[in-house]
Amino acid sequence: TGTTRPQRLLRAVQERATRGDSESVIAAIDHFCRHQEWAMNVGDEKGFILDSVVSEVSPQTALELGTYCGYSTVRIARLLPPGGHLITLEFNPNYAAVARQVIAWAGLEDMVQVVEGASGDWIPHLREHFGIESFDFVFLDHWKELYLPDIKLLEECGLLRKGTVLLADNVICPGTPDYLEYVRKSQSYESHYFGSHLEYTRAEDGLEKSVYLG
Ligand SMILES: O=C(NCCO)c1cc(-c2ccc(F)cc2)cc(O)c1O
Ligand SMILES: [Mg+2]
Repeated sequence: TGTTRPQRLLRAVQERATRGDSESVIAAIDHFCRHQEWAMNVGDEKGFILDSVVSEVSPQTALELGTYCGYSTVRIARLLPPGGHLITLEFNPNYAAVARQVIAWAGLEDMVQVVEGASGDWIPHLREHFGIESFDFVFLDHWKELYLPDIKLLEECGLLRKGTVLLADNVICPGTPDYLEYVRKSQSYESHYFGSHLEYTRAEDGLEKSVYLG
């Protein structure tokens, strides 16, 4: 028994970061993952690419699939424009519980809604439940085999609009081959690959940015 890795990551945030200072929360998690225990956050190198895409889109409505401990949630939420809001879906209740506390420590709880449950169950209900018309930005970082079914579901539910930007983590490692083939071949997407490395390692990985064309 004892603590879980997400709980140890949260303790590192509470011991090393300043409440309300999102930069110090990000730095504390990166320090923990480099010097204590590897964890599957998007990390600092891919996180820099995430930051640049979020800043470019400046989304009023953003969706994250796969919260884990809230590291990328904090990276995205800290860059939202005034009035911007981020919904993040997490299947694992233990991850969600830690993420809520990490997000609160960063002082970003007013811009973020952590929703527990399966993405496939929740996506059809986001409009009615949260009054969302469509998303300006979607970050995919959950189970890799769900990337493709979930964007098809987002399309079917009318939650993507002309210009919606999708950004997908781990398209090389662990890899999302069916998703990559789909967005790169489909006439409905304009895709670009950002080469990088698996968080906190030298292994190859990258992010795929895909703009929905309608
Ligand atoms: O499964 C992942 N996410 C959804 C669950 O919350 C995930 C896994 C890995 C990873 C793990 C084990 C390894 F050996 C290599 C990569 C990395 C990531 O960035 C991820 O997002
Ligand atoms: Mg990932």
